Amino acid sequence: MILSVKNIHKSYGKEKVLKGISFEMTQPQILALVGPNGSGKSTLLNVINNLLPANEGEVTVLGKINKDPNIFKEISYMQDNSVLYDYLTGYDHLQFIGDVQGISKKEILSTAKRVGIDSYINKKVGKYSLGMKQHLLLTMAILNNPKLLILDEPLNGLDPTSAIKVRNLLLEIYKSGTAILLSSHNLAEIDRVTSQILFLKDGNLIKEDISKYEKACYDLKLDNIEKGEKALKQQDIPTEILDESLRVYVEGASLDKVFHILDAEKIKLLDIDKKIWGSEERYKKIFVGG
Ligand SMILES: Nc1ncnc2c1ncn2[C@@H]1O[C@H](COP(=O)(O)OP(=O)(O)OP(=O)(O)O)[C@@H](O)[C@H]1O
Repeated sequence: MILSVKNIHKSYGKEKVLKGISFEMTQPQILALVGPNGSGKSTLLNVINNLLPANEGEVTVLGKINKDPNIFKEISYMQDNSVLYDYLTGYDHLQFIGDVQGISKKEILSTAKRVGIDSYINKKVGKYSLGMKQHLLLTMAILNNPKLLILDEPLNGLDPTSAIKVRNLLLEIYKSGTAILLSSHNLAEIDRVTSQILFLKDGNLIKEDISKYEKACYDLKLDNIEKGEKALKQQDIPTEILDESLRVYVEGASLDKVFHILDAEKIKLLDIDKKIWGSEERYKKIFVGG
């Protein structure tokens, strides 16, 4: 068992933010924590890392309770960039962790190179862009080669080039055997790294394997939506009536069949839009009710 979170409750004063959160990571995987602003993602990650006390519940990491300082040899937590010091260089930050954890200069430099921050490692952090800070934080987090890497918004503020770099790095870290728990608002990026999602809503978790929704579907604009829906239903093709179109769930190969049915019923196809039913669609269903 890599991570076990059992029945975590956390309140700030009268505000109940987490109302009995439980989940497990039994093997290396990438697990995404998703929820609107203020839903309690950072609170949950802080509780897991023992930076905040829970009111109730228990967290164990690799079989040890999270209050045991030894777990920090095995796990790493990347918080937001408020933990960085403007007047220190990137290398100073890494060296501090290296000194605490017994990591050599050679290892520090090789990790910095792996993340691609080696060219600016000796500049003061006050001169870093947001993307450079995110890369430094990630380097700090993976320095100890953790078995569990926890990341709060690792893709925050990254331009597409940096986001691709960080995404590839996360996939590489995961493939080398590290379990990753990350929070993110960037649903398109999440879809690229995992289908395992924990949606945090009203203090509770909704666990989803969204790969079952990741089928392509098509939104068809028809001159007669109701007639189209009836005709496709009769042929066992799943559909859903939206505001101005008919959503059709088919594998690419059977789209021809849809055209054929519509044609036979003399229903005009005015427009077609391909959709990927991924985490954004699930998010809308769960949080917006759309
Ligand atoms: N130290 C604190 N004292 C009081 N309330 C707090 C504290 N930290 C967070 N909260 C409240 O708890 C709730 C959850 O906050 P949290 O930062 O965990 O959410 P989040 O999902 O990480 O948000 P975001 O996506 O905006 O980062 C919010 O209503 C916030 O105002």
